[in-house]
Amino acid sequence: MTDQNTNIDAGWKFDHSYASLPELFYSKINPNPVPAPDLVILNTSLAASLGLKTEALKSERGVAVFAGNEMPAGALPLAQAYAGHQFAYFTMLGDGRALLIGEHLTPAGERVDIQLKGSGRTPYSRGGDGKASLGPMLREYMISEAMHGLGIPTTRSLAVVTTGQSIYREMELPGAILTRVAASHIRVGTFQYAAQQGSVEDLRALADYTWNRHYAEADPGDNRYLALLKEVIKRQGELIAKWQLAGFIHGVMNTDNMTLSGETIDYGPCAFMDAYNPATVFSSIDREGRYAYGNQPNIAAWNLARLAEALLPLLHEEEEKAVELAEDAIQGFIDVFYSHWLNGMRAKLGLFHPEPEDEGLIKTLLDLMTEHHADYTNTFKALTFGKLEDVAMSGRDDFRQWHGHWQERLGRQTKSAEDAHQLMRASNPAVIPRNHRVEAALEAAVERGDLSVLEKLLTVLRNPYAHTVEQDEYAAPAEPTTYPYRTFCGT
Ligand SMILES: Nc1ncnc2c1ncn2[C@@H]1O[C@H](COP(=O)(O)OP(=O)(O)OP(=O)(O)O)[C@@H](O)[C@H]1O
Ligand SMILES: [Mg+2]
Repeated sequence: MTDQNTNIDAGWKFDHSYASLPELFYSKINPNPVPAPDLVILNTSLAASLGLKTEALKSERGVAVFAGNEMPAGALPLAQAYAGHQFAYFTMLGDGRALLIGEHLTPAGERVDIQLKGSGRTPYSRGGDGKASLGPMLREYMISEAMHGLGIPTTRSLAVVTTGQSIYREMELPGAILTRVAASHIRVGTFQYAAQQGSVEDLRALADYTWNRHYAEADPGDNRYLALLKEVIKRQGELIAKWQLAGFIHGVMNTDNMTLSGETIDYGPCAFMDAYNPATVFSSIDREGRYAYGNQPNIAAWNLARLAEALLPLLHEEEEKAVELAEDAIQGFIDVFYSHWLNGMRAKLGLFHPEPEDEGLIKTLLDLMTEHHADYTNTFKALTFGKLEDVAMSGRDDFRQWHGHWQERLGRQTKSAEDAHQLMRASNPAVIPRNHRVEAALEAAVERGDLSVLEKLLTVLRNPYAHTVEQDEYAAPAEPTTYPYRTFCGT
């Protein structure tokens, strides 16, 4: 404790409303101390928006908090219980390698969860060691920050520290802890857990808590639990539309990885699609393509049906009526998703107002992209800047015909061509976290301790709609290889 900043207050304002829920929902436990915490990366802009002081966070005591070696006043570390359908099989889970240390109250008056991921064993660890390694934690940090830059609701990443301990997978890896910031960590699986393990009153307590925390501004109507289900459906419909529009593939959409807040969570095997193809899968364990790009909306609906099932006892006292209400609500998901997606696609094509032919126009373009293995992001970028030579199928008659129809459609708008261009610039990112760039940044950081590649990539990804010259360098997909890109669940 020689650091002169050790006593500076970082600005943490901890509270712990989650601990007001019945004890069934969590286990209070102390984090495992780690031998040699070292700060690898700190998200200074996020820290500022949380009202935290960078210098104090970087100090020895500040880093000790990120490592779980010291708890700020008001923190109450606990592991949250949850269940989940993993690849359609129901399992009891819970934070097996994470701890919610408390909820921080931001200067804007928001309440956010502060969670340490990779902080050691908990009562829910099953056979696992409770730990995480540097590569996957930095990967989560990068991709979640890229998602935020793209305007997609997500958990955020405040810091990554190494622990000074090795962890063992197929090889020895440096242990690390990610500090995650989330609107909450309540998952569809938390409700499944309540329905399976608790009484109706426990379930009601969780539903009331969730409503108050995330939907207090919404209209509860005469059935607050049905309203909760419908509000979650709305937020998830909008979220999944944003994933599809950005070409994001989550990779492990188990019900325990779907939040009630509508934020993206768990960046294990996720990746962004290069060439457009609805069948794209990156995760090495998703052999049947359950979580393929094109399946994500259906899977989200399936997961929400599991949420509805868990809520049945609260929806109506007569089961038959409850099922009817639930089914009716779930039916609404695809419509919510589709209208957000369609509006988003219109914006990507510079179209301000709907016309009946838009769906056909969009479908034809996507079909051409699939057929010609066109890069999803770069095709829209090329259309935005009128650089048709950059479109994979630019020489084809069917593409020229499509382009003619699109131009006619643009010409029928009352808005100017410049307005349409501006809309497209704001809707089509210049860069996404390309898999080869992410890998290169991780290799430099983990193998060589060089964070500069990652920092530079993050700068580019944080403002994807800026369309700077610098971003061009990051736009290219990887050269084709014999082996497809594969992701693995975070270790
Ligand atoms: N090394 C580990 N030790 C103990 N439990 C683990 C370990 N890795 C994963 N788990 C647990 O297995 C379950 C499924 O893991 P999954 O990869 O979905 O989550 P995660 O990436 O650890 O966390 P999160 O969903 O919070 O981002 C979770 O309950 C998780 O806590
Ligand atoms: Mg998970």
